[in-house]
Amino acid sequence: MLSSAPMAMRAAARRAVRSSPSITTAPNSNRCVVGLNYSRSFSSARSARPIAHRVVSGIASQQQRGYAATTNPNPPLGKKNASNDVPSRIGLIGARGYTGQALVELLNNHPYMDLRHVSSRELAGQELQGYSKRKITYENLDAEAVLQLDSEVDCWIMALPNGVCKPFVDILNQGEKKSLIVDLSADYRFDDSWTYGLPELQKRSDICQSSRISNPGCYSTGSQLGIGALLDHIDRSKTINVFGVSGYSGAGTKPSPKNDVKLLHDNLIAYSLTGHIHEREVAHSLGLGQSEVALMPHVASWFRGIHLTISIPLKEKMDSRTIRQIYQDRYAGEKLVKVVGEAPLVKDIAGKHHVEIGGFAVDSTGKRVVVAATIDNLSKGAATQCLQNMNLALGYAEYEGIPVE
Ligand SMILES: NC(=O)C1=CN([C@@H]2O[C@H](COP(=O)(O)OP(=O)(O)OC[C@H]3O[C@@H](n4cnc5c(N)ncnc54)[C@H](OP(=O)(O)O)[C@@H]3O)[C@@H](O)[C@H]2O)C=CC1
Ligand SMILES: CC(=O)N[C@@H](CCC(=O)OP(=O)(O)O)C(=O)O
Repeated sequence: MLSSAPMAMRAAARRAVRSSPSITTAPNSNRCVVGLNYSRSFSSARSARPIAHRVVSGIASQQQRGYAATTNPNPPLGKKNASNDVPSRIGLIGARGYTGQALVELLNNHPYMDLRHVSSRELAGQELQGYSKRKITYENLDAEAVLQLDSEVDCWIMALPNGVCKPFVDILNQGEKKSLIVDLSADYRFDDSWTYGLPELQKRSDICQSSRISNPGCYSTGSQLGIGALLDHIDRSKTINVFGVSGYSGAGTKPSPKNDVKLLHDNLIAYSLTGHIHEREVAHSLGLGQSEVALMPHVASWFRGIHLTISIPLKEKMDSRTIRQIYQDRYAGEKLVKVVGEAPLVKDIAGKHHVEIGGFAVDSTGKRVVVAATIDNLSKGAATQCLQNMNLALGYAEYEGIPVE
């Protein structure tokens, strides 16, 4: 059983970390230590800044240094930045689904996450399996019920299909309390009053100070990490092509052709070949124009893991070695991004928590590079990234509870 902190201590800790009354006025609180000082500023301008601007500014210093960047401009926040040692009470809405299940497993192994409520309409009344810290029974929680429970919860995770969580968010926004919300769906990824939680490419201090975090999509996380390191070298007049193949857990538990195991046997299904939401998300979040990124998604017969083959046009001639070095420098110290030589294999990434990037094949003109990236859609593509964001926003060490290799 998870031993919770005494009530008075818990209340004091929460008073110290939650201060802002309304989401519209920028949800900054003092949950994590940024740099050497506790971040106590309340800056609506910072979290209202467009996502694209934040990404570009995070990478700009690399351009000033040219190819030979030696440090990551946006390094991870180490253990010394952790400011909270009080357990946080978690509510998980959409707990029956694939990402919900992946989160239960991670929360079970986290020293400070104290899962209190799990919601599923289908499993209501049944006991949650795979969580050993306390006995929890699935509940069917609607938005009203979530508001009633809000005083007992520090962080709500929304693991619901796209278009479903608005009533939950709206009602929590009306409440007095400012619990953290992390949403795994695509619903708030283009909303500038939310913080887009891709820690390796966004300002980590923004995530630390936010109480509304939209968790990036799976293809989108892999693609952005696969492209983001080269942003200064891209020929912006041409298109970046991303060929992606996902395991069928990416399509969720609701039966569809994309998770029909029979149909997928010895098969590959192309879908949303233009205009997938992650195509827009990658372009928007990297500060690129809509026509600069083309994502071609497919689904295959394996369960978890995505392979991405990314063709990037270059504005100057470059060689493979230099490009690989740029990736290594950009992601130096990142425990959830591994830069390798060969194109990584999707079968090696299933169940892992990082993204792997390799290949770096340059064509005969020297002005096009093909990069391959793999990501577990349920881990760094969803649940692991959610936990990474929760750690930052709740004041724990960024990788706490994440099995890093
Ligand atoms: N699967 C993946 O690889 C990834 C998914 N995501 C995103 O994460 C979110 C969850 O995905 P995933 O876990 O795969 O989805 P699933 O289909 O596996 O699970 C959806 C969950 O939401 C609940 N649910 C479904 N409809 C409703 C509704 N109308 N009202 C309340 N609860 C509902 C379901 O439980 P019940 O029906 O019992 O209530 C279930 O727990 C989605 O937005 C998805 O786009 C993001 C990255 C990767
Ligand atoms: C195989 C498959 O269907 N994959 C999903 C990706 C899931 C995801 O991350 O989508 P969100 O942006 O909605 O979170 C899809 O292409 O929609």
